[in-house]
Amino acid sequence: GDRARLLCVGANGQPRPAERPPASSRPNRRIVPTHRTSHRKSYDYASPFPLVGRNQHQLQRPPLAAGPAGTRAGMANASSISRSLRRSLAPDALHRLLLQRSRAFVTAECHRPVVLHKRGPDILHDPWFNRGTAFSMTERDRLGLRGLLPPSVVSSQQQIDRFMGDLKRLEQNARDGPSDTYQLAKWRILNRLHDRNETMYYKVLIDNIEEYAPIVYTPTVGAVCQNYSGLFRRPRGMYFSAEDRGEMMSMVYNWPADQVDMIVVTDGSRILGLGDLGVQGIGIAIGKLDLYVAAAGINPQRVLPVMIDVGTNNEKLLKDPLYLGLQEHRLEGEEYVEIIDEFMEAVFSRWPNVIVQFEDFQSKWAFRLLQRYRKTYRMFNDDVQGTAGVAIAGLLGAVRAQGRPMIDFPKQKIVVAGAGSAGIGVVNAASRTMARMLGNNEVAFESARSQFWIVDAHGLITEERVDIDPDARPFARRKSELTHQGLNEGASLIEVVKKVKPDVILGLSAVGGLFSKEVLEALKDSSSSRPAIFAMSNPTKNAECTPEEAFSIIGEKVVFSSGSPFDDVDLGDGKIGHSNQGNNMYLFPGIGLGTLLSGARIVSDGMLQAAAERLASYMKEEEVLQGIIYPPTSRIRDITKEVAAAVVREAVAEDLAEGYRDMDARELARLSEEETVDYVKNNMWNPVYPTVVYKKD
Ligand SMILES: NC(=O)c1ccc[n+]([C@@H]2O[C@H](COP(=O)([O-])OP(=O)(O)OC[C@H]3O[C@@H](n4cnc5c(N)ncnc54)[C@H](O)[C@@H]3O)[C@@H](O)[C@H]2O)c1
Ligand SMILES: O=C(O)C[C@H](O)C(=O)O
Ligand SMILES: [Mg+2]
Repeated sequence: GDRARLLCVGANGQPRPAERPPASSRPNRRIVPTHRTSHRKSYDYASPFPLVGRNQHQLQRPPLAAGPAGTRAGMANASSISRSLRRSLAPDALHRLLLQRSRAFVTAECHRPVVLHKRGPDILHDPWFNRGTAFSMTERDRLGLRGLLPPSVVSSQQQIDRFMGDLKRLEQNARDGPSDTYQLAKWRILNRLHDRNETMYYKVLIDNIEEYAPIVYTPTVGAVCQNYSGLFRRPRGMYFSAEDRGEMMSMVYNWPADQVDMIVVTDGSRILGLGDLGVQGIGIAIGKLDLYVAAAGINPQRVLPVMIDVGTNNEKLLKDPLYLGLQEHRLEGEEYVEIIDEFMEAVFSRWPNVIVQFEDFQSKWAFRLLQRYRKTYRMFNDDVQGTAGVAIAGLLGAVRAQGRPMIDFPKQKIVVAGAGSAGIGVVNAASRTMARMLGNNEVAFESARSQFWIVDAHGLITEERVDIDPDARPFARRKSELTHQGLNEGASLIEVVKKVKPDVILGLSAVGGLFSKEVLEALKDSSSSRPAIFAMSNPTKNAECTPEEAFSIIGEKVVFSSGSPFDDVDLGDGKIGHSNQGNNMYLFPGIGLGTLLSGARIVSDGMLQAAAERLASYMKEEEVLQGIIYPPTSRIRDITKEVAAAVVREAVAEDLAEGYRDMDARELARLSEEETVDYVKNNMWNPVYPTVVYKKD
């Protein structure tokens, strides 16, 4: 009972979390006193009275067993010490005996298991039995919880420390700046709604996407990941860790849904521009899937955020006692690849039609894993491929904003700051687009390549770079070009902008403020009538520059876009400097939905290209001429529908479509463009309460 529970003290003097909450906190619980001693009241949970309330069918005590003191039957006798024994004992001895027996009762009471007729997530969502991260590994295995919690097992005291730390952080945030406080506070409120009522959560999100995308997605999701161990209340998604090697094939069955359409997986190694956040990176997978539901209408019961925890190289997290992930350095090499292989085999064996989006893996793995899986699994890498498509659409928009036709794109000079998964992904895809426009032959490729200058942490990348990253090599500036341009290996960004006079500077460097006053001043000499700036790094503080800086230094002609949202800039005289959001959120939901609804076995380059082209053509001439090159977030559901339809049609054209539900490949091929859009629209989930009925088993 409640007394018994409070008296359960573990060896370390900490209260041991009991199997059951205090009886007094259970609604409508009928309690039957069974024993009365002078100093203790105990209750029989095995009473014949039915439990009332929602746990009625799920809670059952094991039957009483006959046995010695310490077992249930032994305890029942504990207070019934025979009259003769009572008489034969001195009062002190009798007192000691009674104490000893009742202690045995309490201990047994604490150890006595509660039989639950539920497993896995149902336990985690039951506040009476949930222990969260304090479930031991054996309990996790016994109760089907493996993978449903972050890998670290913590004590109940650590749970309290974490909660208190988080509570205090709120006070700290209030001191440090109000905007921060509000964004995390809003996230908490929305997150609690997400835990209570998914339909309502998504209705709020869809109806107010412009207001809340910045909370569930970038930039706030970055702060959420940074503070995840403190914000953690309930797990969401699945956690596969290095400790789960050999178990993943069975672990996937701990997930309650028989059908999963979309998985977003991260290993937490490069979360936005915030670096290695280890297990805390699960927040980004959750945020991306929120957009899958809100923008693409993927059924929220069929999404699965996944964290693969192979350790972290973040020294702060390695030392943090409240960190919820594995506190060891990241696995590397073959060991790492084997874990990802095992994960892919496991999820595709349970859900053969699932689509896996790789998110925020550090560049070296982003490229390698993409090459490894893209021809065999339905997967894509959002940072490499989604970002590339969004950038191409924006770059084409920037050409149109100059009043020139898209076909002039191959003439644009583009300086890219950042040679990671995103930067190289963009240069690869954008140069291919140029090459296609130029005839798709070797000369075209060479000409396209020469339109790009890549600057990374060591400056301009040239053929002379020692230990050059193989992914960047094709775009290293040639020696002959350097002398001609007056540039050297490692030249600074300012120097490059001054000498090249580019039409576009595009930042995917994760360095906030990299497009400094000097860089922007240099861009004033751009050979373009409307130079374009893409400050694409996330979250907000990592943006290479702000729209205020861009418009105030370069003037109203500049075309500006950023990865995280900024407000438009008032230029005076009724003029507005448009701040576009150039974020892969305009493509990944449509790529995923189009792949799902076409039943394409892989995500081909052509499908990605079709998605990018649809986004580019979505913007109307008059919008583009005003410098509006991406749609507002409020139109994200509409643009996603269009992108998905373009992906379906391309999958059909490439003969990759195998159909979805009743719509087989042949039927898909028969759909007109308009009908394809309708087909997509009709398959998007809407946040409406379903009719629910009860049927006895
Ligand atoms: N807007 C979007 O849709 C979008 C999509 C993907 C990634 N991103 C952002 O792009 C950023 C980079 O992502 P990534 O995966 O490529 O990361 P990454 O860490 O792999 O790459 C960062 C690159 O920036 C370079 N860099 C560092 N300092 C520099 C400097 N001073 N000057 C020039 N280059 C410098 C590094 O050398 C490296 O090549 C992140 O902030 C991420 O949030 C944005
Ligand atoms: O997550 C985003 O907002 C975009 C992109 O995937 C990133 O990694 O920054
Ligand atoms: Mg990303």
